[in-house]
Amino acid sequence: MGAYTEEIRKLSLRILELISEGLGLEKGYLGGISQVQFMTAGNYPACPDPTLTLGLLNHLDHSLVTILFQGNVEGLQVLKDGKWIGVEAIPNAFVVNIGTQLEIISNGILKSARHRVVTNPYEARTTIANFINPFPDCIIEPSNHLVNEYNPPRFQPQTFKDFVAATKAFGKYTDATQKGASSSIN
Ligand SMILES: O=C(O)CCC(=O)C(=O)O
Ligand SMILES: [Fe+2]
Repeated sequence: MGAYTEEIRKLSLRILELISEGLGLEKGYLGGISQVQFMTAGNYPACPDPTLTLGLLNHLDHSLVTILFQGNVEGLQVLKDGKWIGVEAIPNAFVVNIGTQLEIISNGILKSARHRVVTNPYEARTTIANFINPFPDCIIEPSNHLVNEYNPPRFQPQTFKDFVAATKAFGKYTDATQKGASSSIN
């Protein structure tokens, strides 16, 4: 598990480095605010009638970036043009999700996709999600480099913890989902 955590951290930071460059920012820009690594394991038992329950309510990840290992049982769906679309479970592949903090920093150039998990009638599903987050007190706002008179800031500066508290990604269930271990990257 330690090696997996380390490798996923390196992969996440490399992806953020490339995204920084893609946005025209310094290579280390996003790496500098990638301060906390948070990992969760999801276990979704088979449900004979998937119309009765969801595996996970629809939400936006409030990370910078999320790397999800979803094994080979399908269940993840992403909202596009008002329709839920299944994300194919490709063996040994990761799903990379843009989190809301990256949407804010990029001033909306990058979009965080709303997603949910449906249950599978036949098979249980186990997933591992790795979130790269800022420190709770880090102020997240659109990068100065991406804001000008033609592109005014589309988001107000806010600490990460205030954003999380105000957003309630999982409605009344949010607090229960926030309990867990996280480790500092630097
Ligand atoms: O387990 C999954 O497929 C998705 C998990 C997820 O979206 C999350 O933990 O934020
Ligand atoms: Fe998620």
